[in-house]
Amino acid sequence: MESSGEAVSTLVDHVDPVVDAARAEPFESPERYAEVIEEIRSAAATYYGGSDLAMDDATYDALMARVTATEAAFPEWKAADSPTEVVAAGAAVVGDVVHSSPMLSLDNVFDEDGLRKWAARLDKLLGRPAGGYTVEPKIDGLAIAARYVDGVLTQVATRGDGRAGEDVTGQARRAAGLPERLGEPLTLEVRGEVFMTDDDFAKAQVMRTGTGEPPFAHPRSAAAGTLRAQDRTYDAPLSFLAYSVHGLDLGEPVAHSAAMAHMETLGVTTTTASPVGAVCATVDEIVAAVEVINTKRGSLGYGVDGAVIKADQPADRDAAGSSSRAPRWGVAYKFPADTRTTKLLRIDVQVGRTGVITPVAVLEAVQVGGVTVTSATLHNFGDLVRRNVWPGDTVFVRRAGDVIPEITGAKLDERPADAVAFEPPTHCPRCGGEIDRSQKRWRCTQGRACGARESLAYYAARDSMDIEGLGDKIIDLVVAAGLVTDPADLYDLDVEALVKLDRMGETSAGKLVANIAASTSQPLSRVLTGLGVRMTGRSMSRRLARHFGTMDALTTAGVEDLQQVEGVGPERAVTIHAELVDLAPVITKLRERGVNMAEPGVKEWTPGATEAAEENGTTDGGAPVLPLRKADGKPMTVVVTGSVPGLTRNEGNEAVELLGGKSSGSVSARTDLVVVGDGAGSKADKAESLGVRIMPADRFAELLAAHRAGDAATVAEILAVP
Ligand SMILES: NC(=O)c1ccc[n+]([C@@H]2O[C@H](COP(=O)([O-])OP(=O)(O)OC[C@H]3O[C@@H](n4cnc5c(N)ncnc54)[C@H](O)[C@@H]3O)[C@@H](O)[C@H]2O)c1
Ligand SMILES: [Zn+2]
Repeated sequence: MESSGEAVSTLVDHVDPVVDAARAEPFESPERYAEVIEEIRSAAATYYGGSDLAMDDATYDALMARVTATEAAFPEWKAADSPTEVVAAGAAVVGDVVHSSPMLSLDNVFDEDGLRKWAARLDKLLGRPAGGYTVEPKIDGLAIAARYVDGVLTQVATRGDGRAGEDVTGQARRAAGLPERLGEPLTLEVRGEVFMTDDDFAKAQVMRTGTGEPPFAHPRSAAAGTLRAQDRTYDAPLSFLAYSVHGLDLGEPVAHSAAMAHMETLGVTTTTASPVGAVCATVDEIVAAVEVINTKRGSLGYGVDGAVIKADQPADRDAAGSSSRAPRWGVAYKFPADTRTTKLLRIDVQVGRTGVITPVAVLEAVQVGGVTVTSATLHNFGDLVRRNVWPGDTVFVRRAGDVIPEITGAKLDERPADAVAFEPPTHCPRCGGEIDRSQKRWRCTQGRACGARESLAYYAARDSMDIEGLGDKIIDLVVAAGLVTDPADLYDLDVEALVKLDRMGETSAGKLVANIAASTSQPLSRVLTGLGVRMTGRSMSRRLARHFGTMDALTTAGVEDLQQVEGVGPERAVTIHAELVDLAPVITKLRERGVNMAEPGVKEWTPGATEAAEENGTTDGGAPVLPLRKADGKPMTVVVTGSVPGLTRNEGNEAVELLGGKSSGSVSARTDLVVVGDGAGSKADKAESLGVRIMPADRFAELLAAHRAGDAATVAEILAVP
């Protein structure tokens, strides 16, 4: 387990500062304050009352934070019916089932500091340390109260305005985890969250749009819409997790965690017993438990928008009490929202390696779940049409964990007047061929052959596997003859097959076969470049190869591990990961044909090696001593200018990285070394005038050779010369 301090600093980084009341700006005038209160109330009415959303949660929370900040700065402006004081922001919510006790909201914190302050305040209120806490996932659904009489489910109501809610007994009976009958004939009230899992949400979208209705913006609105539906022609599945129980008599007052454990034995699923629920004794333990929920958030299969921390002991709860809006013995630690709205700039059509044709959304950059997102999947063309998403629309973007973000729907009332519906392609945008539309996922009828020419040319290129003699004409011939559809097929070509092709003599065929065979010893970085992994180029391929050392290590690395490589953010990491999965069959074929899958001189990365390497000031998975490193272990910044004997320009940069340096194109005061070869121009002069160390290109070539040969003495000698 990571140390708690570190764990939470990752959370803090993700916080959108505007949602934290302590950091939010007050409004400039009482008029603006009053206006925003109205906006909040109307958004809350939509949010609690229907299957739609007026704004995303982050926007709502930011407005609410500013209202709170305004009320603190100008108490005289404060409205008597402020949304900060009441449940559901005081929105008029229908409902006539009166709750046995008010169903409250929760106060929010956004970082470790806020959490510690809350805990300190609770201790102060109690006059002693609290006797333990539960930490539970905050389920992003909607609150209900379910009454059991003699063990039979009799009535279910929504939270409503906290005092009374709407009767939703009919639909709620279908929620998994809320049994029709308890294991014992008890009379009690269970409260918890009704929600829709990610899988059920996908099913619900298909059912709903299939009946011609607009798609749900989010699983939460889908759950709300389904729960409150009167006469639906389809039945989307719902789930339930309980987070409190009232009227459970176990002889004496028991801890919240014990009461919930008992509910599990009666057949009710609970947040405390969920895989990420925890009982904690100290604030440090709470911090660690919150981090566990945050990291596992994406893999639970349902929406979790935070963690809820509660005093576990009934005596502590009684002593702390509640305000009109929220209890003082509990608090919500909010995570960054997993659904945001942004503008859909355009829709690109992508053709995958196997010929699958998909629409891809290009978005105005937006923070979702703490990560900047600029593109999202639209699944397939049928889905795109069904979801009624057009370029120019304001769309809901959802990111669940480490998966590629998706567009769940558009805000139709904000569609620009001049917007034009997206026209799906009539022909394959890559080869102009026919499209096979018989399945949901459209394909180019050329299949793998559609992209074969392009990917083979890329594989054979000088900066990739450098296969001389494999030019465009030959590629066209071998593809047309059906001999090659992916790079691995190249290694199966023989002279006999090649001479049958037009204009191919025995000698040139022999040479080509030899060149192809020679490429099997290229380093991993070249193989990666040749495979054309999306969102990576030559230098990123080198970085990946230097970090992981082998293809095995790279393909077993998770999305988090990939992010340890310089320049790999979450979005790129997800893409690289998905690409490697996509490429797995070709990689296996290449390996079977003897293609080298390791980077020379680099130790193989193993899970966990990243932290150790960071402590040593290197992130190269423990590579041997690298010549172009500074005293602190960081890479030297090196500029290569003019030609280095035996190397192309790209190979020069490649060599710098192989030697542990970072190659750069321009000389500045921060440059550590300039390699000067024939034809060097102004960069050499500039280096001289700045007093940057200069190394002649032939010395650099010797350094490279010595390093490759493992000749440490020569390396040291070359480096020692001033
Ligand atoms: N987008 C919008 O237009 C809009 C409008 C209104 C509200 N909202 C969202 O709703 C939030 C405020 O609403 P709120 O008061 O309903 O909810 P809240 O986020 O303040 O938290 C309280 C609720 O959390 C739920 N919960 C989930 N798991 C729980 C657990 N383990 N233990 C206890 N409670 C648990 C309960 O339903 C409880 O009522 C806002 O912060 C905003 O994000 C959005
Ligand atoms: Zn095609």
